[in-house]
Amino acid sequence: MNEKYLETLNYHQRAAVTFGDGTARPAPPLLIIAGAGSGKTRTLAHRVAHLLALGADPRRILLMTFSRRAAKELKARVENLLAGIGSSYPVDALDWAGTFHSIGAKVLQDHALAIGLDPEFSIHDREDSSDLMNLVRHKLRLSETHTRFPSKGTCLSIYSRCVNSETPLADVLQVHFPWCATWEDELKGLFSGYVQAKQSQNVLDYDDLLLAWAQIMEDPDFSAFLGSFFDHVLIDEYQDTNRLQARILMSLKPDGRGLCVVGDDAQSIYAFRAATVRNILDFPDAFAPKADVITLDRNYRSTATILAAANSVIGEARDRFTKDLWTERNSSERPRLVTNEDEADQARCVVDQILEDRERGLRLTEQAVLFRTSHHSGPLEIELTRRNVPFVKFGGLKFLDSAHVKDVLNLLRFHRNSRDQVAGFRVLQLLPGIGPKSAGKMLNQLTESAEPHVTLATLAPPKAAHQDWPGFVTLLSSSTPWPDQIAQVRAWYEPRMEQMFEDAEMRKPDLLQLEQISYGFASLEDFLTEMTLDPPDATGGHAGDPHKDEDYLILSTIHSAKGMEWKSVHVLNVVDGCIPSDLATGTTEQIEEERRLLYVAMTRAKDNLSLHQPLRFYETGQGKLQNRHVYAMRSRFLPDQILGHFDQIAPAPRGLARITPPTINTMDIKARMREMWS
Ligand SMILES: Nc1ncnc2c1ncn2[C@@H]1O[C@H](COP(=O)(O)OP(=O)(O)OP(=O)(O)O)[C@@H](O)[C@H]1O
Repeated sequence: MNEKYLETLNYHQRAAVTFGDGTARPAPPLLIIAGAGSGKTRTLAHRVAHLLALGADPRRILLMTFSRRAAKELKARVENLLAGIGSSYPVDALDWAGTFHSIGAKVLQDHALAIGLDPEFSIHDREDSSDLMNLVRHKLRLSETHTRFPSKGTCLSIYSRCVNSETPLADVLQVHFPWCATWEDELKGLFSGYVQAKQSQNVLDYDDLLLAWAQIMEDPDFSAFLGSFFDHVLIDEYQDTNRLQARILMSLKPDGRGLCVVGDDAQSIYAFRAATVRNILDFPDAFAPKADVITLDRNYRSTATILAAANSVIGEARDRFTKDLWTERNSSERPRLVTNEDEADQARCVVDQILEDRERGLRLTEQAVLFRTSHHSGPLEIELTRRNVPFVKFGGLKFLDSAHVKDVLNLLRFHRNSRDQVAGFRVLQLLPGIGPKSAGKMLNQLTESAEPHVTLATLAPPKAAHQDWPGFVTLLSSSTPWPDQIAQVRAWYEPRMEQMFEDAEMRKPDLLQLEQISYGFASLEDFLTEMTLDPPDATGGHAGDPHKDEDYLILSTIHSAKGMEWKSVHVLNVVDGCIPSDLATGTTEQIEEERRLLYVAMTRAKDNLSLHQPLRFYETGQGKLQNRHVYAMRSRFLPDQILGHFDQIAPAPRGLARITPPTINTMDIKARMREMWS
């Protein structure tokens, strides 16, 4: 066999890729601990390619990644590797590659009838789920209680955490939401109402995709059937899976044969979504004999100085597998720790440096600015816009969050499942004269009907909607085949959009883009599932359309920067209150996760890394007089003893120049004050 593709791997990577008995037969369980930049993606892609080269059946490989982007990238890499050895393996047949949630949706869709689900079920994203939670909350009159009942978002977070961490409500409240603990009984009632509402509307939420999957896996016949369907199960980013996901995996491959998980405990950053680093730490002991562990600790990405600084930050963490990373990429340039006066000064300083680097030949796409929370980039976005620097932001408002795109998707969803009250509530109100009250009434009639599509045509809308109603009913009962449906919905929606939004013209290209995206999907069902589970998440900045200008800067939350790398990286607001976020300093676990976040940010950099520390933040209060400056401390993750790894830079304080006092002749102020009264 031509194994040329193995030549580019180092010793440990090769051991991970070829682990097994040299055939395509399922190998014993394997954990690959892959430090940042150690070639995790490369190793995983090579392992899949290697298995295929040995004769594994691609349709019997289950490959689960953290994002759709990662699954696509892996498939492309496998294809390249195989092409490199002149193989014509049908990579397309790797159709069980996707996120945990999308694979869950597929399993549930394939077996819906057998498990008592209507196969036409809709999938709700987080926003839809919190809307439905809110509807139930109102129905149960919990919003009317004297003391403030938790908001819809908090209720959903509590619910989600109970489900994903498989923890009783009382414990979740005590540990994570102590301020809601007095509402335990009401929350129980709310969650029970929420589950009933989902079931009567034929809706599954994001968490249900895992929960229902885990529940059917409890049937020994089903889990044996599904387990035998796959010879190889490979999981990427295992450090960010939750207990439910681990349970699914263990019931899929109880003896671990064919199971290979890859991850880095030092990069576990999703505990706030109930991911648990214990999954990866406990993996070897879950099997008898224990799973093999192969560690990749050679970093190919960053210079030695960047790595030394990152190692020093993570060095303080407790409980971890990964040894310190090492590299052969030497550099005399240390990472920079830049002190700025305030956020505006930080923004100016970052843009100055970025433009200077561009002059030196570093394209904007090779540079990134990372931050803990989406709103931290506000002042920077203003500065970039002012200075005409194009940028794309990841992790902020998603394309699909914009009202017009949501309207179109909900029209499609309601067309598919007219029991879906959240979709119905939104689209009915697109018609003149239909407000929340009449929409609610009409939806109740639909939910109670055995044939909602037929009932829809018989409903009596308010008078103002009479003219538009027949067209609406025709649209929703149309049997136009996919993907022409989306063009039909757009044609119906656009005239309404023109009435609703002043900037309708600017919004039209988004709908066209959505239509274009839809052409890549075989069915409406597949399209809606993917758009809900893994929506495209870049928004163009105001500073020009980055698609027209090929070179643009990347702005990203640290979470969304997972798995990425750039030559130069700036990290904003490395101060206490931002990293660690002041919302996450309750428990040691939370603080540890924040430390790992900073580590993830730092290890994205190949050649240059700058951490920025503004001294002051401007806080806006409720009244004018409450606006004030607060002073920030350097992040606790950069204690004095590790500062030696950084070049500390305090740039010329421009702001101060404005307030530097003029030289004045010596004056005896005290004497003059006394003189006033003498
Ligand atoms: N054996 C190798 N030889 C040369 N370069 C390598 C090798 N393995 C990995 N690299 C390079 O190292 C960089 C990091 O690789 P990759 O993106 O696969 O890392 P990763 O482990 O997934 O990173 P992270 O977990 O930090 O996101 C890439 O630029 C990749 O090309």
